[in-house]
Amino acid sequence: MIPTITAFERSPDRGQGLARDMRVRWAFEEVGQPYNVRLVSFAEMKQPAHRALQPFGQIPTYEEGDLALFETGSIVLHIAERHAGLLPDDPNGRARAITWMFAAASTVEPPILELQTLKFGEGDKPWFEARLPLVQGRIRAYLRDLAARLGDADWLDGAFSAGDLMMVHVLLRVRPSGILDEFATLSAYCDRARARPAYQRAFAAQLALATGA
Ligand SMILES: N[C@@H](CCC(=O)N[C@@H](CSCc1ccc([N+](=O)[O-])cc1)C(=O)NCC(=O)O)C(=O)O
Repeated sequence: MIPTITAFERSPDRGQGLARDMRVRWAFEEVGQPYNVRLVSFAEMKQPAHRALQPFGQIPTYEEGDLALFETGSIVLHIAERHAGLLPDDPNGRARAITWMFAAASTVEPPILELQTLKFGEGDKPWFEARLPLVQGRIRAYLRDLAARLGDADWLDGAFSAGDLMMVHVLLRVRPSGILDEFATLSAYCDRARARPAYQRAFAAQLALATGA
């Protein structure tokens, strides 16, 4: 059965691949699993029918038969557990790759989301000027640690994994701020990932939607 995911009918990122359906598209492409996409408007996302799939009224969701999932990390893990290509076979390597998925979503991503919230939602707030450097500093600290851990390796732990997929997509979210380019190791890491044919296919698919191709 071919799974169906949901994505923005009109992505606010205008096809830059920053919305989180990109992670799921990329995972499907890495394992060679065809998928369908159901586009939802902002209004539809907040309706009961969509909230039955995603209680917070967001995308993406994943449906396959009588299974419905939300949360990109969980969806990517679900795909990775059922197809080769995103998690190593050895149990310890698998556990470490999943650790990197959590590190991306639970450690590195939160301050990056804070920066987005500040910049795109709190520019007029009295705390903006004082808080911006604090949040930028927190992001830089995590990126410094991540760059040190990655060193001159291609991927975070041996072969490319779902941990790299999640981490790279988190890092690409902060690329427009310019902070990623302060870390040559991480910028090269993301470029390596973006050069992957699976990433390119996933990116082209979401871009086609944004440009109405
Ligand atoms: N933790 C959840 C978060 C899901 C989420 O944040 N979804 C966003 C889209 S991806 C986040 C996103 C949005 C826009 C851009 N952009 O660049 O324009 C990038 C990423 C959403 O539906 N937002 C609508 C809403 O909350 O009402 C997950 O990982 O699935």
